[in-house]
Amino acid sequence: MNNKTIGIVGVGNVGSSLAFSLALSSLCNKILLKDIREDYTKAMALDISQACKTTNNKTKIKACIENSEFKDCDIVVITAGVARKPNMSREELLYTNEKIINSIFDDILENNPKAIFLIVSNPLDAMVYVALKKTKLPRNRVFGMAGTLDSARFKYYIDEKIDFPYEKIEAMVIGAHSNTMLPLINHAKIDGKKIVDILKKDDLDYILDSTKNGGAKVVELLKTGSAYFAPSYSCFLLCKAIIEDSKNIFQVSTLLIKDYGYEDITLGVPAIIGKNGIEKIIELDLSSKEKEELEISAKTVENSINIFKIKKNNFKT
Ligand SMILES: NC(=O)C1=CN([C@@H]2O[C@H](COP(=O)(O)OP(=O)(O)OC[C@H]3O[C@@H](n4cnc5c(N)ncnc54)[C@H](O)[C@@H]3O)[C@@H](O)[C@H]2O)C=CC1
Ligand SMILES: O=C([O-])CC(=O)C(=O)O
Repeated sequence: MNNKTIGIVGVGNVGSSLAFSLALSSLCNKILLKDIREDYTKAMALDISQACKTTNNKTKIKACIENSEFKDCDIVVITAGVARKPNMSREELLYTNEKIINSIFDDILENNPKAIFLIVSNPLDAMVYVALKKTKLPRNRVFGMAGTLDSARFKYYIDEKIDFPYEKIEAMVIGAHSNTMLPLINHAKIDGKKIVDILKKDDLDYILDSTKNGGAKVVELLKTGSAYFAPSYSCFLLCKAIIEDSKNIFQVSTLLIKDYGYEDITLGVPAIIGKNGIEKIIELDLSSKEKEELEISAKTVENSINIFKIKKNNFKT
């Protein structure tokens, strides 16, 4: 096993499922857990540690009560915050989760000087922006998980509409992690063939609509919170890509600095992920219609970011 430490702040549904996947995979040597619910966090650490012993797995899982215990992480995944309930948008979590993200960095930044920070809390793109401004770290070390999840949902809904055996679906979602996200339907392929040439318009519309509302569908059924297995496994894959320096492509929410023609805004785009976090942002060749849709998506994030800028006037660079 390697000598890597992964910290998770927020050990609720997403955080604890991530800890469980990480522990059983032996991807890292140590997992540090931190949450305001202290006994709950201790319970998670115990339960997951005991799950490891069913397979003689050596991963150490520790509940950190003092800030000083949560230290020297290679990766910190932040899943702390409030999750939405039925009939809420992710944007409604903005004020509450912004305060939580800022206070977490007050507690953990100093003791984790080399960490790559993976943000999960919603509204995702705005929270990545908050984290970047708070930490003042370069964009390769602070980015957000959502596109991997949205792209998996896109593939799921494409699969629902295919009634022939196939080997591989390629499908990608970019833009904001909101209902203005942009599933790139014209780029999606089944066994190398474009789905727009295979499926009927009604099916394509269904796939687009279901993908954009993929998170809301789970919220509506769960009633008490939001999805966590697909989100946590998407985080797991990003951690794995960083630790193994895979240089594979994932869609992540990152700060755009002239990329795609945007400046100082966080949005989901494809990127190469490796040991330094984001190694390179990939510029896709988008049609003019896709660019228009990306602009609508960017406006959602811009509205959230502007609320902070007006409210606090503290994001001047
Ligand atoms: N980016 C994405 O694709 C996804 C984002 N999410 C978001 O992730 C967040 C977490 O979701 P769940 O795990 O389902 O929620 P949850 O409610 O199960 O867990 C949240 C945890 O954060 C903890 N917490 C709150 N304030 C804290 C603080 N200051 N320090 C440490 N811990 C704190 C809570 O005690 C709780 O254990 C939500 O904001 C949700 O919207 C969820 C799924 C996908
Ligand atoms: O829907 C939510 O609020 C949680 C989330 O971001 C997702 O599952 O995509």
